[in-house]
Amino acid sequence: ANFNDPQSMLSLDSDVVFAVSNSAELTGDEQWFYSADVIERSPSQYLHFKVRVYNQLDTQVPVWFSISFPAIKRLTVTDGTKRWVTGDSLPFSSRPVNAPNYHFPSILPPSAYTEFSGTMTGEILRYSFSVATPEYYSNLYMKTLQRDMAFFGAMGLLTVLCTLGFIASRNLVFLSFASFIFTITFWFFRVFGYAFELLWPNTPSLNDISYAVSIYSVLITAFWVLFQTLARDNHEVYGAKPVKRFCAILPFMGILLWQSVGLDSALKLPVILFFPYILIAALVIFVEHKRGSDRAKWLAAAMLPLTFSTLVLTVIALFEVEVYLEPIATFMTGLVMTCLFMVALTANYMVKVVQRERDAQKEAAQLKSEQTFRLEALVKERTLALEQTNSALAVLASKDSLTELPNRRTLDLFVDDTFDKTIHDHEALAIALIDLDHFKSINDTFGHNVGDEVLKGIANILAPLNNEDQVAARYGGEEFAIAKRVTQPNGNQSSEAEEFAKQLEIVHCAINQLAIASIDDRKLGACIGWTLCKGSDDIVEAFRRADKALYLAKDKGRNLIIPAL
Ligand SMILES: Nc1nc2c(ncn2[C@@H]2O[C@H](COP(=O)(O)OP(=O)(O)OP(=O)(O)O)[C@@H](O)[C@H]2O)c(=O)[nH]1
Repeated sequence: ANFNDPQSMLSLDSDVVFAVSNSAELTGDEQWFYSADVIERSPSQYLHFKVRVYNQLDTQVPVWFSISFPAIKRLTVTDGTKRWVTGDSLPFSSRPVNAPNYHFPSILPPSAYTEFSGTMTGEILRYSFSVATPEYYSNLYMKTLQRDMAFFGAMGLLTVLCTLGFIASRNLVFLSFASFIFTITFWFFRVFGYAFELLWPNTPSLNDISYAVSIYSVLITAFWVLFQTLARDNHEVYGAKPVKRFCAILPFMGILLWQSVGLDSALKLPVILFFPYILIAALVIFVEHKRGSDRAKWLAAAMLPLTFSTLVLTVIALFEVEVYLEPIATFMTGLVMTCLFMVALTANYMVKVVQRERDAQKEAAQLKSEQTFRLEALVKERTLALEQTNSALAVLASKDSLTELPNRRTLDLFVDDTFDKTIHDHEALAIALIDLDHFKSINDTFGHNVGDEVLKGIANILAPLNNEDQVAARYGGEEFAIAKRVTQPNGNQSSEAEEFAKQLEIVHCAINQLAIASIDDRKLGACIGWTLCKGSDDIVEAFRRADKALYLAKDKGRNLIIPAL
């Protein structure tokens, strides 16, 4: 190959020749081929290579001889003057140049050939030989580094978002997203060489383990995302049980394969399993869609870019197909798109949950206000009924049941009320006690019912006297009483007291004239004793006075009005 432009990279892939042997040393009998693909080789055998580069420039050029794709266990390279030994099984610090791929700093002498040769062992999935200046590669890595960091940043952010989503909602879908995005990001971190360089530069033994852990985790969390996204309450997702069992035994299958067949096969297993995963996912999504899952079609849409790019990557990696697509970039694009879809799904879900919660709160508040309204109405209704009952009871308690006149209690309250309010000197209470004459004989002669009728007749005379300032009540048995508030401006018997006396005469007259057929229109008589009780007087004493006057009337032959002033 001819080197003539320091600004670009010289690919050596079509010039390199290969041979396979069982030892690191060449015997000279080996057959050399222009393509390594045609040679049968096991990972433990040595793949030898050599290539000659002619520098067409008349100045010496410092270059890096480069072998890309770091899936090489052990690598020995020489440019004729220097010899390097490096590889994945050796510490990262033993690399001649601190960069993800293998670079060997050499100097191309002016107008001369330089032969690069060496051996490789390991799986060696893909490789590519080239020569360019260190500046060229450094610029290239700068761009790759920016791309990778943007990718890791985006994926890291998505992991954090999904984790926060889980903490906020306690919904396992978010946790499955977070685990899937995290494990796939870690897998990339490991595959791109950042893990060797930053996390365990001097512990190459971790490389295979970390690869195995990350790739198995990616597959298992991918299954988790599938089944968790489609999970519904009281509903078993199609195929969930066998897949769960399979995922539980998958790590043991890997260990078994590693111990029996070899590490390479154990590492290849999860990659191969992505094909059945895609088929299973398609089937489960289809069945769940038919069963009425509204998330199924969204999940299918979200998985499409990743599925396509995974297919491209695995087909290229396993079958070495020549496709005009940069596999890693394609996969990264697919992955980022899928994760974006997932975030959209997640956001959509969160909005729905929040909306549902808000609706529920609104409904609860409405229900509460309705209940409060109803309760208030009920309380009002009950209070009204209670007030009505109370006033009915108050009426009942204040009246005499037979005559419907105010009873003694009402009279007492009226008297107390009058005396509770300050009674001025010119104010007084007129009290009259009325007792029917020979009432017993009416009862005895005509019967108790007729006696009642007589009492009602008396009540009819007294009832119209009741007003704000006067109470005419049944005092007990055949006894009645009248109490009236009167004024007496000069301390003497006032005109109002005189009016009271006149009223008593009218009442007395009315009793005498009361004609009741059932007692054969027998004339009724009554004794009335009355008095005035001034503000400074004792009310009990006043009643006693009226009573005495009443008995005096009885003694004097009945049917008389006697004042006790
Ligand atoms: N029908 C009826 N009789 C009653 C009622 N309350 C009391 N009496 C009667 O009234 C009578 C009162 O009798 P007395 O106290 O001896 O009085 P009196 O017969 O009127 O005699 P004097 O008052 O001395 O003229 C008794 O026979 C009682 O049974 C009532 O509600 N209805």
